[in-house]
Amino acid sequence: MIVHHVTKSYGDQSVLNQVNITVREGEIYGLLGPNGAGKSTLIKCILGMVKQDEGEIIIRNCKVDPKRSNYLKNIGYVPDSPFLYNYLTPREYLEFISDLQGVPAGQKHNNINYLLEQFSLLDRQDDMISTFSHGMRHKLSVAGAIVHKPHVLLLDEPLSSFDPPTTKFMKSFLKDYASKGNIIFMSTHLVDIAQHLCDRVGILLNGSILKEYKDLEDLRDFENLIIRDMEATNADIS
Ligand SMILES: Nc1ncnc2c1ncn2[C@@H]1O[C@H](COP(=O)(O)OP(=O)(O)OP(=O)(O)O)[C@@H](O)[C@H]1O
Repeated sequence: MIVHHVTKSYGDQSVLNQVNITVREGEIYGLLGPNGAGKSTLIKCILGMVKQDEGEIIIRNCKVDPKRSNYLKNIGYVPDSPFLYNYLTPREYLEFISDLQGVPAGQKHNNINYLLEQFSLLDRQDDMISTFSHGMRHKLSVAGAIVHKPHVLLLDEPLSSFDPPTTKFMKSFLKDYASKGNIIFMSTHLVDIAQHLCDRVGILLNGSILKEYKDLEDLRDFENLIIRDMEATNADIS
């Protein structure tokens, strides 16, 4: 996946400024930045939900325009606040999403059983989603994002609502998903999550990738970078 010179402003507020990122197959890339850095905006640009002002995004030789439906087949997306249909059961929800994504009928049943089992939702398969906890809803949202086995999985602030055993499971599930040649691109503001899940981390600050880390031990620098940046910004204002 290539993010090339992506620039985005909302009105006169510049949010992304010439962002360049290349993520290889099999890689988990973390976008680490403080609140308001533009992480969700970049994910929405990759998804085509937000149109960048400049630059391009390419997944498997496909640009977000003009064939968005072809492009979207390659992508799964988990927003920070999952959108689910409360009046469906998790099985009905996954069936609905599978149909939307064009999963072949012959694969649908086994695929959904596998996901419900993997995500420990089999015993709740007949309950309404409205009765689910926040963490269970988030898990179902991840399952829904991968029913069509997308090449790129976009996760906006994953793991934030999971308890320790679910976090452990989810990390191992995502690592395994990437190891099959898929790309995982995730945003977080938590150094710990970035350190334990990602192969590479880019620091998004003031609209640009300030630094990329492969040796994730060095991520301890991140908090100092942010604090120095905020102090410099405050000094400029005063
Ligand atoms: N639709 C929009 N219209 C106007 N401004 C927006 C819109 N979406 C985001 N912004 C602004 O763009 C900036 C970046 O927001 P964004 O949600 O991308 O940041 P983020 O890094 O994901 O933040 P957080 O970690 O708090 O979720 C913020 O100042 C936000 O208010």
